[in-house]
Amino acid sequence: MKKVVKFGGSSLASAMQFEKVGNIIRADKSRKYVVPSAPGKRNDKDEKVTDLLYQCYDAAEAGKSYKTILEKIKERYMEIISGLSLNMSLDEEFNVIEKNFLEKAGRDYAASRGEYLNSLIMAEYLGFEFIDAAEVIFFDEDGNFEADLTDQVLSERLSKAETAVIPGFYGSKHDGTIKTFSRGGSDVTGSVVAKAIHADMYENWTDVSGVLVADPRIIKDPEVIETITYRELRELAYMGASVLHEDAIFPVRKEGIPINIRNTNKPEDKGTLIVESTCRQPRYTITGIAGKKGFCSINIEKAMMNAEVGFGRKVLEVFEKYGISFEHMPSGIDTMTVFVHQSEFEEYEQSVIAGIHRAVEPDFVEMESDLALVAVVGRGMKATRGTAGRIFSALAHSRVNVKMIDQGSSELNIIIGVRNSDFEEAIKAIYDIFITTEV
Ligand SMILES: Nc1ncnc2c1ncn2[C@@H]1O[C@H](COP(=O)(O)OP(=O)(O)O)[C@@H](O)[C@H]1O
Ligand SMILES: N[C@@H](CC(=O)OP(=O)(O)O)C(=O)O
Repeated sequence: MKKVVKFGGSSLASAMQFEKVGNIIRADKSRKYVVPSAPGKRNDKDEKVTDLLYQCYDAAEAGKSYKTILEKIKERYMEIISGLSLNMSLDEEFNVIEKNFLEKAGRDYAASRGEYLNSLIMAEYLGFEFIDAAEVIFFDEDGNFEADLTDQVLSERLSKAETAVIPGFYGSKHDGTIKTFSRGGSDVTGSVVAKAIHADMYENWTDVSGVLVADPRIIKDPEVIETITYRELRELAYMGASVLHEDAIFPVRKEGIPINIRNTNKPEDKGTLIVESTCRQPRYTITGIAGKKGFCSINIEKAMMNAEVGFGRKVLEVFEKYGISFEHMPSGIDTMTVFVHQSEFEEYEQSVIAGIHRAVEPDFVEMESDLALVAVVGRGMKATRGTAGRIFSALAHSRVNVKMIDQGSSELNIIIGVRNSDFEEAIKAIYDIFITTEV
């Protein structure tokens, strides 16, 4: 039995957290390969080391004083080392980092040092081998992750290591420069390592007891989802449930390796199991709710639009010309509505509208901004009648005005458009009707 265990920043924010992590790893001999993140926040007001590293690099690059920030970063690691009573020093490492900062090794290099240093400490603490991610995780010249090459090199390298610590978040390009995944990318490293060793399980340890039915910043103490499919999770992750990086799903899914989201502060909790498919009936009709604010809708009306071949394509081509991706596109007989990210759209608003007029000569174009999208996701919805009806009556009851509904053809999700200002209320209403009051 082989497990890959990834620990997020909050799980490694202090010496005390490291001790919890040590206990978790020692409690199960199959936890052989460890992927640490950089130290995260110790409390709400604290800063993540990754953010401090970005700040430090930006200051050094702009020729400003960066020493105070670098000292702050050093202190974070010193506190962990002394708290664990380890006999090691990172002084030499910090000299190299500072020198490279000044020689402009790059912003990604700077950010990656958070995981690099934390992994050196973790390897020392556990007595595991340290394997630098720069030697086993690769990106091409354009910065795209090279999955096949990485898999080949990583599996060969790990076959020679009984136990190992591999820093999360970064790898290298062929010229040796460091490249990171996007923020939260240690989840991706964990997944890639799990694939390479054909792990039986990828455990992703964080500060919540699994994937929650809704964002805990909106719903107090939401229920934990026991089992969720990759597809359901992808829908939720895309719509803002931020517990796992979106790209972390693909490598393990290909190999059929389940992911177990666990809580470092409550290791006795079973967490959430993420699987390809399951015959387990979900506890509730819906599996989860997620959403995002900051959308804009463009409603286009034209009599007999439905008979005009290529109408939709011509409209979408206008958005494409300005590099704007569309999120949803519900349509009626004489209307179609395109939902886009407000931040992407604002700059080109007038050009897009003019383009639509030229392309399809509509009768009417109307826009609305400050909208939010809420996704209600669940494999159980297909088999249950009246789900949409329950959602709308709950929203009406809470006086939330529904601007749009879009049911995906897979019947795995229902997307609802509401005003930004109604976003939290909408999520609460849906949570209440399906979770609090469902038995
Ligand atoms: N549906 C959800 N389920 C669980 N956590 C969620 C959800 N939506 C948002 N979150 C947030 O995601 C956080 C965990 O992700 P992250 O901060 O990346 O952790 P880590 O530092 O361990 O990688 C939780 O603390 C929680 O606030
Ligand atoms: N430290 C990086 C990568 C990462 O995955 O961190 P975490 O596991 O704390 O989300 C970041 O902050 O983006």
